[in-house]
Amino acid sequence: MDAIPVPLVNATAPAMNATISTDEPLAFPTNISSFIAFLYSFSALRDWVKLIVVGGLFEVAKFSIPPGNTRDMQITTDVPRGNSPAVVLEGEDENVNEFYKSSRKIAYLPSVFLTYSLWYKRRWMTITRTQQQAGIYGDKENVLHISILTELLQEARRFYMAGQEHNMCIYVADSSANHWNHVACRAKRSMHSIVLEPGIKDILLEDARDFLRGKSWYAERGIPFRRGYLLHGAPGSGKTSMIHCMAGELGLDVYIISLSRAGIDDATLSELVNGLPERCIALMEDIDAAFTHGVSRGGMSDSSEDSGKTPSKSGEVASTAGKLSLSGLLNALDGVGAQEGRILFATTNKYSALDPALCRPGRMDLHIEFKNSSKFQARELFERFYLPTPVSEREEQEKKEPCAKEEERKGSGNEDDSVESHNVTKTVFEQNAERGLFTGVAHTGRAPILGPARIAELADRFADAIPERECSMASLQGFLMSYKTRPVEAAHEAAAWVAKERVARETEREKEKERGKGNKKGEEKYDIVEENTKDQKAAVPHSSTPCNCEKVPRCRSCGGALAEKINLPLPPSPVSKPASPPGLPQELPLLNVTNVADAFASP
Ligand SMILES: Nc1ncnc2c1ncn2[C@@H]1O[C@H](COP(=O)(O)OP(=O)(O)OP(=O)(O)O)[C@@H](O)[C@H]1O
Repeated sequence: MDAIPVPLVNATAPAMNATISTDEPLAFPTNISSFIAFLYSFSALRDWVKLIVVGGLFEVAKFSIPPGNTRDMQITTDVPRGNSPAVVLEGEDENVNEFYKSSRKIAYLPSVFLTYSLWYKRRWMTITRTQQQAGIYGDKENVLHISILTELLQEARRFYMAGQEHNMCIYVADSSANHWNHVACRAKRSMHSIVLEPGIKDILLEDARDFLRGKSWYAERGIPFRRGYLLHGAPGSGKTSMIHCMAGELGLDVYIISLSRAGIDDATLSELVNGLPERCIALMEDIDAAFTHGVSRGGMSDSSEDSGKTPSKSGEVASTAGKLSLSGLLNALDGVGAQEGRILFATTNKYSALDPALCRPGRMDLHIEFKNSSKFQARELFERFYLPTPVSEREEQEKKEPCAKEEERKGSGNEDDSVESHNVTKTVFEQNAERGLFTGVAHTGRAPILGPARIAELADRFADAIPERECSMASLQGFLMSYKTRPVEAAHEAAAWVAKERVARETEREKEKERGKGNKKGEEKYDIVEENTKDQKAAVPHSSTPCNCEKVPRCRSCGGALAEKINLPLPPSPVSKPASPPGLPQELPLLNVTNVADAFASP
């Protein structure tokens, strides 16, 4: 057969120009083998063929070889709030530090009806999310089909938790529906920033840690795995701040339940408590607020009075639809649905108004009294507020001004500069304040350079001026804030400030008397003022409120001598509480932190 001449290949053609000879015309192959040999003579084509074969094999292997150790798992989520189904990884991650274990979930949300393919740690996986009609009401159910690696989720959780290590998150009950809304994540507050009598913080923290470690201890004894702390005492003494610090230290999120919230009733509360995650802090602030007229087991609630209902034989007040009753609260706290592993913190300024049933161990295991500031606390607060200038900065300053040594500045020098610069600011401020442009204190100027010894000296002077247990910590903080960069002035002015506060308090007392005279039901009205202060209190920031150190209603910074004023019964003595939590052997003493702290504090 004659060879059919083929056209010469262009030597400059990009793909096949490397080894093709142009000397002799190539004969076209007449059979398959010679055709292959013919093609194979093109070296670049050889490389292409290899590439296609290897790629093909790889693709086939990908679909035919199941990845080792991979399990198919189906995770179903309910129709989510805000349409965000969360994939929940069951069980704890053992690699997470005990105190950073948390109830936070990992949410993974692929698009609907798309299949995602990915390699993870040399393993192949696919994820598909579908939506199915479920239930007679046509609710949509999200289904995730995951060729899963548990490790991936665990690693994702570790990654997430590492990011959250310095934060704590706050959830509040949704005002319309009975579920929890995430409101914010905040940087953890350092325990160091809370100033209490020696020992109190340690006892509280150690007790909570011990509780969290003791799941099996509770299970073995059949005791509900819950712990309750009741923080009571003067307003602005650090109860809420302490709880936030505890949450940070324990790595737990805070779930705030406002019992005075409009619309909260027994059923809602029960649902909210049941919806708490396993490891969390539930916070009920101003727990007395829900029971303004002292609902008790032996008495009648307002609602029952209104509706003419009588207490049951057991003394429990029947739950009234649409309202929260004491029995509803107690049931929510220790009913079967009440979440295991949760820590309850309740706060109140009216300890005496609480029903003993609510305070008993098992519900509120530790009662801790927060008092107005002691001299010790005032000194500590001052020292933590005005930190000494770092050594390096002091040295640098001394190099620049060799004569301006710290000792030489005492009583003059930098001190005077500081006062002067602030006087200028104050003058400008005062001028504007007179024109009604703003109120408060503006901060400008640089803090003086002071070492630890000088700060300690000023702190002593400040503490000397603060009377024992008369001012709230919040009011002291407010005072120091107005001297933010002027520690020397703060120490010098403290005594005058206290005197001024006493006068203001006296004036307020006179006014109250006048109001009382004009109102036959003075005491009753007084009571209502306090009872309604939940919202009013929230509207009055601590730092901007004058101290009026001695318990004035509406003054958030002050302790409440209201108990005396409205002749409430004296707070139940801690020793009158049951001696041991139910189920615990009687010989286990109930720890009374107030007493322990007093013991610590006494010289
Ligand atoms: N013991 C304290 N140590 C440090 N700061 C404190 C202390 N007590 C109060 N403060 C400061 O005062 C402010 C108010 O404190 P906090 O809200 O914790 O008081 P509270 O006892 O919960 O008040 P209330 O009973 O009115 O809710 C916070 O800014 C806090 O920093």
